[in-house]
Amino acid sequence: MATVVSHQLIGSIASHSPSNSKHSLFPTDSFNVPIKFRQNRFKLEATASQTPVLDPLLSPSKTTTLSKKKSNEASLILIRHGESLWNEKNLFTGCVDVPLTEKGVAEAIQAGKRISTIPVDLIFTSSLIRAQMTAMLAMTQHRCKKVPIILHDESEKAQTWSHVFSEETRKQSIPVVAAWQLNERMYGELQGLNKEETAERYGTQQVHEWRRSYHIPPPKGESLEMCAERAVAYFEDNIQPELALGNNVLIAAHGNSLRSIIMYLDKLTSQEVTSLELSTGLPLLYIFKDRKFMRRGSPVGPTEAGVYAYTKRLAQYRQKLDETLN
Ligand SMILES: O=C(O)[C@@H](CO)OP(=O)(O)O
Repeated sequence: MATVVSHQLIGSIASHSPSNSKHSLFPTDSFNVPIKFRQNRFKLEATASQTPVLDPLLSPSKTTTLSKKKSNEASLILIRHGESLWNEKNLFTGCVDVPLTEKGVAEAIQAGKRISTIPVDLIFTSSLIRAQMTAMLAMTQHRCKKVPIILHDESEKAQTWSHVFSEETRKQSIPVVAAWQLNERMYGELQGLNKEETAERYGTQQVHEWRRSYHIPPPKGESLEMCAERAVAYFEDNIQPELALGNNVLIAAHGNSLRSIIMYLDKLTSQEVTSLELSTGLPLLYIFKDRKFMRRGSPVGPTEAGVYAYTKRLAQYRQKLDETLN
């Protein structure tokens, strides 16, 4: 499939101020876990008045809290999962939980190399394995060497049983929040069907409308608009507040859930989003600053600073990584 983005987007740095959020920001604990997600698990360890942000580069013994000085800038990385076994077979996948192919694994690792010097404090994935594999494989390449850990909040027992008892170990971890709202759009009665055969049966135009129009749903499935209702709402309620706190976020999700989020970030019209295509395993970087999202393209690699504009903060982070790890 085509590389990222439509002609309208190439070279442009779209930005906008998100509408006044009705949702209050929520603080994080020393694990950088949003209080919203950690619920009872960490309730004894942080209060709303403590909003420590850890310097990701300091060793555990030197780690300090920077609670008084919040950054007004954060990076946001979006990655569509690597190739799945049903991408390979050209089948409509939707919410069917299919793993990555070997090529998809390689794409995820390559994506990780490309973002290896961009700070990540918090990871969001869908609840589907292909997105989770992608996030985990990408993070194996990150130069911060922190360990991504999936938060389990499906029951109190799951929370209790996955508790980490070492403060220092927590500091060397990155919380991973899995949310069904970031899942691929539900493809209804197309799930499991071959895309080419479906086009032959129903006509190319009809299938194109099901796949790329904003308003038209596939039979018994979600339109992009319906997918956006839950994915963008989740982004506004749970992810944007983290960015506003200065936490750097990675989202590993899907072609259509990410198209709906990019539509929101770049303020695309329902017409413009029809030509937005995302390649598997390709990371996209945004900077959230002064309540605006600025598209910074796709990082090519840790050494290619000129390919996209590093902000001062990102450049400093990279420099510290160099100093710490070289
Ligand atoms: O099958 C799917 O779930 C999606 C993504 O692979 O397909 P499409 O390319 O039609 O959005």
